[in-house]
Amino acid sequence: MSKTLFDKVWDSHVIRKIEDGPDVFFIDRHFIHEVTSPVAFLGLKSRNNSVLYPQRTFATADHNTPTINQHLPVEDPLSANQLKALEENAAEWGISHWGLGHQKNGIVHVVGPENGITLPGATIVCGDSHTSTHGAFGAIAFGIGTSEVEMVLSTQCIMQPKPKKMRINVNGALGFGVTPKDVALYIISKLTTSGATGYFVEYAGDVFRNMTMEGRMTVCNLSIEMGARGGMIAPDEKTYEYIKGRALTPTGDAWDKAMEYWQTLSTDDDAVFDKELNFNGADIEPMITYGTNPGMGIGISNIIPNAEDLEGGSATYKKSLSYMNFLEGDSMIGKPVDFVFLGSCTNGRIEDFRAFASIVKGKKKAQNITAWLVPGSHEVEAAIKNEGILDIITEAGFTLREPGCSACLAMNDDKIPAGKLAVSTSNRNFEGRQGPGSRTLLASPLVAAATAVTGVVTDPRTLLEKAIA
Ligand SMILES: CC(C)[C@H](C(=O)O)[C@@H](O)C(=O)O
Ligand code: SF4
Repeated sequence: MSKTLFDKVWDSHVIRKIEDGPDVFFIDRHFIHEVTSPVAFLGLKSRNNSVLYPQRTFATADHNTPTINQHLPVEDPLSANQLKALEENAAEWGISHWGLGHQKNGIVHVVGPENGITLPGATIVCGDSHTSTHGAFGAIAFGIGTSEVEMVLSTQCIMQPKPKKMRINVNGALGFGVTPKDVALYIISKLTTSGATGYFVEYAGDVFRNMTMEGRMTVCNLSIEMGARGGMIAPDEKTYEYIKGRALTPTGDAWDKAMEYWQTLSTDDDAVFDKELNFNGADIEPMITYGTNPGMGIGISNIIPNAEDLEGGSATYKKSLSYMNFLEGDSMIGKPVDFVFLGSCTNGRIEDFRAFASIVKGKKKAQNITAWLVPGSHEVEAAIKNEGILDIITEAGFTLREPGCSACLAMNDDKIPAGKLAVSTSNRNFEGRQGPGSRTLLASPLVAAATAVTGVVTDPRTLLEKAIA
């Protein structure tokens, strides 16, 4: 029978089918971080269970970590406790732990792929919704709750009903200045934040084939923001090229054997999806959000839609605009901005810093902008230095912080103050997401860079054209 990529990976990991119930599903790789694992370990202990496969479990600290002075003790007591619990639990159970200051430390969804832990055809979970990122490699990867974290620790399995399957095809060429982030924000703006609820998405078409692995990770990362359980892209030469030679990637015969399997991982021609959507890459502009969910996005040259032009929910729509202090019909371009955040598991990779640098090179940071540039990991930080990007951004008046989730969510010291407007390359713009009362515009690293040098929301194409002319 014909199978989708998703079916192939899923079916090969089901170790027991429960009649009219969920599948018992084997997990190859389990990532843990300081927010959702401490309670799971407490549960494990209270039930006198142990960690079944410590070697399949990987711990990194990211959410509660400061992004300056990481060599000093963490001041916030709550954060310090979470970090300590992660370290102690990892030590107690023999789990590899990349804590604060460790050379391999960084955001869980950045360090997993960087170290060859994320592989095609694998099943990967973490107590974190953006685990969908790892689907970029042709893995089935999704976020789980704390009780499931405990279940995976003790059994390496979880019970899951098989989601429905959706394929999103984007073909055609992307326009100048249009990045993977824009493709994802465009799709979410079309589907809304619940448009893929109950589905696991496969992204297909030239636009994704032509993307780098970093770009594919950005897209898969945002799958969760349209309600999907996860998103994935079939592996290809780019995938193998990316993973080859990384710390935990198989080598020698194991690599050859793995390659044999990986090369079977694509959707059969006549396989059927529960839902299939098609978009044209040429229709996509650099995107920006104007509201308080990631689906409230528009092409940057557009105006904020009128409530009556949208289907349903006008009360919440108006509430959202009033929180943002915006009006229907407002243009996004030219809005004065206070903060620019480049980072997160969506856009904290080397390619994102290259894009940012391509715009700020030879210019100066605008006076009214506070910019937080936060690499997703020490590996990204090192590449920024080695490639000369640090020199470019320093020359333009920016500083580089140390790795972590930072201003993506208000769980550490990097909080956007109340009322302030931030252009952010992260993935969520909910009320207070970046700090109580903060206001967030989600956009690509190019839009963030253009805004950082002009001080107002700016279409990066205007600066890129000038740079090229
Ligand atoms: C803290 C964690 C559980 C959370 C998530 O699940 O996504 C965070 O990473 C986020 O981005 O909101
Ligand atoms: S960077 Fe943001 S989205 Fe990613 S794991 Fe951290 S808090 Fe969650």
